[in-house]
Amino acid sequence: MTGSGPTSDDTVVDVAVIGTGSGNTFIDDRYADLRVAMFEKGVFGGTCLNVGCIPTKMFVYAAEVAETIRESERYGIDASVNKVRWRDIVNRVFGRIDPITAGGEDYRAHRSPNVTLYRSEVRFVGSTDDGYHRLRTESGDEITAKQVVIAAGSRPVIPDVIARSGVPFHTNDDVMRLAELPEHLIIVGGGYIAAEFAHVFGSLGSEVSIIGRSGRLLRTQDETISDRFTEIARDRFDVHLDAQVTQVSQRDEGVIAVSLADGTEVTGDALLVAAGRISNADTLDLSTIGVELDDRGRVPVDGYGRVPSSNVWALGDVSSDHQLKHVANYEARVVGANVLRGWDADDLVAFGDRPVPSAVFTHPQIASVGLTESAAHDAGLDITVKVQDYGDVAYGWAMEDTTGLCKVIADRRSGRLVGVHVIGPQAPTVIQPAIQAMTFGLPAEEMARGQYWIHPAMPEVLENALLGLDLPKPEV
Ligand SMILES: Cc1cc2nc3c(=O)[nH]c(=O)nc-3n(C[C@H](O)[C@H](O)[C@H](O)COP(=O)(O)OP(=O)(O)OC[C@H]3O[C@@H](n4cnc5c(N)ncnc54)[C@H](O)[C@@H]3O)c2cc1C
Ligand SMILES: NC(=O)c1ccc[n+]([C@@H]2O[C@H](COP(=O)([O-])OP(=O)(O)OC[C@H]3O[C@@H](n4cnc5c(N)ncnc54)[C@H](O)[C@@H]3O)[C@@H](O)[C@H]2O)c1
Repeated sequence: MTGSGPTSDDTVVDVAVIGTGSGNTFIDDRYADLRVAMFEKGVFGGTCLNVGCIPTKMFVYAAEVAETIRESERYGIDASVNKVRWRDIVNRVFGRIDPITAGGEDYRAHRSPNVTLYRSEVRFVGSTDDGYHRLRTESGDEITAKQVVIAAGSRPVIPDVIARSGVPFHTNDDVMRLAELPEHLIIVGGGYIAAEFAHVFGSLGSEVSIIGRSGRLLRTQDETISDRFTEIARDRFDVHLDAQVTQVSQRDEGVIAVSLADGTEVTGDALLVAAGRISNADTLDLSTIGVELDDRGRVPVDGYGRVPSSNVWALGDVSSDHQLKHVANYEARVVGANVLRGWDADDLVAFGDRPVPSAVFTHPQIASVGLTESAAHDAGLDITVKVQDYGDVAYGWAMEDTTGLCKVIADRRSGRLVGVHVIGPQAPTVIQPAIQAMTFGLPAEEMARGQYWIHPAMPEVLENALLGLDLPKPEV
């Protein structure tokens, strides 16, 4: 694309980027000759850096340390957690993150000559006759852009019964900056965020109650994993499943009471809502440029990141099937390359259909890629399945592990993996070779026998699971 170059008119730009999460990652030297407007209504850097992946995992690490100490007795070491200095943990996390955020913002605001950063909410207000798109910020700026990249992310869903109650609640946006560790945290939701924060707060000393709407925690995981995690969580936390919240109220001395349809009342001193996240697409007035949202309220995109309105693109949580940072960053790389090629170019880069892995950093850790067993059956595949316990391999013995497992699912016809699901220590690391094999089409048997597996490392659980599949075996 040819740039308009720096002009005196800041309000006409080549590219407008809405959102500075993954939206901030692709404006680099390739864009140096293009005039760019960037909009951020919240904290610069978006969800992952400020209120998502990064701080949660820093808290998770502290929680892991506490758990390791608590579990040390079975290895012949007597130790105990004497005190958790919550304020120090918060300060360690945000003492690291806040300067990165400030540095990133400063770079865009003061050290990127072709970029103008607007610290305000922006919306579409239609298009011009010559095909440019018009944007208006809450603070009153009007910008006209040749191309627009929507990277506006998602926000927490707040169930009506909680929103209407007037009772104070937290989300991932603020729960990591609480002044004090709650005595008893009630979590509404049974997915990723619930599982991770239950581990964090539980390990650091809070009582935790989890209230989930469905019958299993982490219900989108493979059934074996979800069942195992639900069992483990029930041992550790106060878990209410198939639960419907009917009322939320606050009593004297800060006691919050959550009533469930079956008559149960759950009380605590803090309430965390972790009931899913919804695309911010509905806040952008996309109808003014003729774009209807899809049936899940997301910005519709094709396989190249194009929104059905000329020269508008989208990436990340606002439009993606997956609310994951590695997906948002990858989509940003694709869209970043395509914007430069131009909307109608015949050499656009496609997102493609690489398998999408994910991990839940709870305790034990969980990682998965590809189809669940039931989805593989539903897809009509003829599959072979093997579940290998961590306790079957040497490193699992070393850890005295009793709950970890690795489940591999392969297509008998092609001999390729179609799904891998792991629960146990280091699960997100253990699974990575399987992600690579699935991405590059390596057959399961070749993967198992065609390479050395370091002995006695944890990935031997994956090696053994692969060898247990009912597939023709190589001789050696
Ligand atoms: C608690 C938590 C933990 C997570 N942990 C992980 C993890 O471990 N691994 C993982 O892969 N994923 C994780 N995720 C998901 C990951 O954070 C998201 O998938 C990713 O950050 C999405 O990036 P994005 O750029 O699409 O959106 P965001 O990072 O949310 O960026 C969108 C930005 O747009 C801004 N914006 C929105 N509308 C407007 C507007 N109209 N005008 C101006 N600005 C606007 C927002 O303020 C925001 O800063 C986690 C999420 C949460 C909530
Ligand atoms: N490690 C990671 O990669 C990571 C971590 C956190 C979040 N995320 C991303 O963020 C997304 C959002 O996380 P999340 O945990 O909020 O959503 P989620 O979709 O994972 O889970 C939401 C859960 O809340 C339950 N729920 C919904 N409404 C409810 C209600 N009224 N009462 C009780 N339960 C209710 C649902 O049944 C579901 O179990 C995730 O899907 C994931 O993509 C990723």
